[in-house]
Amino acid sequence: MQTLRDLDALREAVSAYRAGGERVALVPTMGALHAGHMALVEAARRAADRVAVSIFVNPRQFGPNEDFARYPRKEQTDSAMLKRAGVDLLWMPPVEVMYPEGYATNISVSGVSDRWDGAARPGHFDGVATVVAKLFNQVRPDIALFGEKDWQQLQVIRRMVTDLNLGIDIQGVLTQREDDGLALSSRNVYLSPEERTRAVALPRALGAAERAIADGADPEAALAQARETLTAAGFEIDYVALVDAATLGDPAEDRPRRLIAAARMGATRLIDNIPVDERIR
Ligand SMILES: Nc1ncnc2c1ncn2[C@@H]1O[C@H](COP(=O)(O)OP(=O)(O)OP(=O)(O)O)[C@@H](O)[C@H]1O
Ligand SMILES: CC(C)(CO)[C@@H](O)C(=O)[O-]
Ligand code: BAL
Repeated sequence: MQTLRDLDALREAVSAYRAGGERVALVPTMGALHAGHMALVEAARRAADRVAVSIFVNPRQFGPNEDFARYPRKEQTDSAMLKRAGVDLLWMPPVEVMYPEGYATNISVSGVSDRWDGAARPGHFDGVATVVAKLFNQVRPDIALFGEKDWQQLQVIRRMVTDLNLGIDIQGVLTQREDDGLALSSRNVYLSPEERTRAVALPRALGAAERAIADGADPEAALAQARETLTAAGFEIDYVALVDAATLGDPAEDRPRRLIAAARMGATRLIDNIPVDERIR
């Protein structure tokens, strides 16, 4: 595995793959890798000849009171995991390569970014869209893979790729979960053992609401029940909502829908989402 921190070296490595007619997949991450990230890497290996993974903790997507400074950084173990998984290239741009002095450009994807995490974390999706556009232009992959765990992020990126004609095939990968259902996340390490036990209420509340809605219950009643369950477990809720799966706007009867939630357990903000079964329609 080549570990690169310099843009010219990256371009040279990717050009060499292309000269051999190979297809390149990119898995963008912020590091502190877990089995969720490794599922993206496995899917990338199946989808392309060469796999590049980026690790960059992007300051532009964190708000002033968020956890940028304490976000887990695990360069050595991340690198060993990726090497074992057969990754070809690890791209770790220093912040001055990503945002050199004088950097002034922002990418903003309106509509799909506006609500939910976009409202709870102002500027977050501009930061994500900007850094992902830059990563795409740096690596120039054929395919890029993102987890469904960050559902709104995946839709923001799809919109950006379509709108800017980037011509990159965006693949979503199913959310990987712990045995009890909690979605894997780098931020789970912030949870105390007691908070970790209570956090299982998040996937359970979503699952129960999904079953109720799919069985014909009033969605508002199902969402209210989910909020009650989460509050009783000690969560402070940012949102629990039934949305249009692609636009993140209001759900429509004839389009795929998604249940999405974000809630704080102590100092840890967790997100999760599931598709709504269409069996009653
Ligand atoms: N449990 C998971 N299942 C599938 N994909 C995941 C999972 N967790 C993260 N990913 C995906 O991995 C990629 C990199 O995510 P990131 O490095 O932010 O990890 P994370 O665990 O989501 O961290 P965070 O705690 O910051 O949300 C994203 O595309 C994200 O959706
Ligand atoms: C896509 C991403 C790597 C951009 O910084 C980040 O938002 C993440 O890890 O999901
Ligand atoms: N997993 C998305 C990155 C973030 O929360 O900032």
